[in-house]
Amino acid sequence: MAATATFNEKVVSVTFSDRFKSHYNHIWLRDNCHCKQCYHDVTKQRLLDTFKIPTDIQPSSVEVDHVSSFLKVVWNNDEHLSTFSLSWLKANAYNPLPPGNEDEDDDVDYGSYSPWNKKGLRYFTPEVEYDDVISTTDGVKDWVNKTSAYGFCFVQNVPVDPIKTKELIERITFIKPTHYGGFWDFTADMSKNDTAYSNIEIPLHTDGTYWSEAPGYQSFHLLKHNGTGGTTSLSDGFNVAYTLKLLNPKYFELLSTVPVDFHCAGEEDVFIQPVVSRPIIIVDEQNKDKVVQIRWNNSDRSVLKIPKSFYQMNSTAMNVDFVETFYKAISAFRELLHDDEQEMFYQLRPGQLLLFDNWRVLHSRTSFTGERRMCGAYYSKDDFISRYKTLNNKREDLVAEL
Ligand SMILES: C[N+](C)(C)CCCC[C@H](N)C(=O)O
Ligand SMILES: O=C(O)CCC(=O)C(=O)O
Repeated sequence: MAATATFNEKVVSVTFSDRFKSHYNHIWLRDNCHCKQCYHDVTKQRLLDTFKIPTDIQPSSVEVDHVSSFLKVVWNNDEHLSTFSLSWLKANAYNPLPPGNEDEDDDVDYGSYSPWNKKGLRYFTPEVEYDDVISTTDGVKDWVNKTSAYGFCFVQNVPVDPIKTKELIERITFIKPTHYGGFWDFTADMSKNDTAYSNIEIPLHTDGTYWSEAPGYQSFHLLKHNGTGGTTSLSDGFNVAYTLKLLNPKYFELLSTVPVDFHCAGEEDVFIQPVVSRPIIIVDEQNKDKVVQIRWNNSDRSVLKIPKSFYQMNSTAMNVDFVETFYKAISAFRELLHDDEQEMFYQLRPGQLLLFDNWRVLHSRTSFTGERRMCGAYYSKDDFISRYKTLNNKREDLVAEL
């Protein structure tokens, strides 16, 4: 069956060759005109002034060109011609959504998530070789894809040199600067008044819980250690959150809805708290079954206040209950993170860089003796995902559906 199009006062209705039929509001179609006059072909930005479109705009004609597979619409106010490819129309159909796309979830596609616990990683370590990454784009792609899937990946046989390490990190994308610096190179000298710059134990945590947007990724390269301890552990926070949801849905609900503050205030001229408080387990607003970020650092957690939307003005007992349940919930979460079946221990060595997803995988370090020097950097989430997408797709396919 060939595609057809009709229109009424409100919508253009397109029936595709597979009989799928969708309706498009006139103003929506006019606003999304991708002709050279309305849309910058190179920058992929809108040139059209949306607010000059008459709100009651209508087509004077619609027609499907079967040779080019385009819908042609001529508008009644100025005879402007808009053309839309049928594949673009189908990909962007919203009323109804195309078959198989009803949950709208495939939009944020940056790699298949492979949950892990200790069993899953018993015979397998996500890793790549320095030489491959430094000299080939396929090597970078392999590194990015493994990091996306497992939430962490080692690079083996890295020169034990901070300059070469920075170069390696920058193979993926830009370094995200913070008050710790861009590329950091640190020892236990308390230069930043944070426990990371001491030799005491740091339990499983994500970094930057106190920023409005925590760093998406973090890398570590141990340059030197002449002493004992300083063991790293990793735990898949997404796997733990989903496990908590199964074992205790009430705690999951609490941790994914109660906003919790964290702070960074060790230095003279630093005082950071997020603009908007957010929960410890952040779920996708459109799909509450999907965990998108873990914010957890018990050392940096601020004083608990009952958020307004949870506070019971007329019930002291309910407020008592709230605090009691909150402490039980974080305790259950912490227990699962450190569970024997879940937490993986690694003794980092010079020559080995660890990159991990700081929104998903929590890290820890045991206390240590001796001199220990570590370098590394942060990336923002969006820069990494952009690199993932451009490495794994053809640019023309990515921009085709914009
Ligand atoms: C990684 N680097 C050493 C630069 C900073 C570490 C900061 C750790 C901190 N308590 C936090 O959660 O942010
Ligand atoms: O020193 C380490 O091994 C890690 C320190 C740490 O947890 C951090 O910098 O966030």
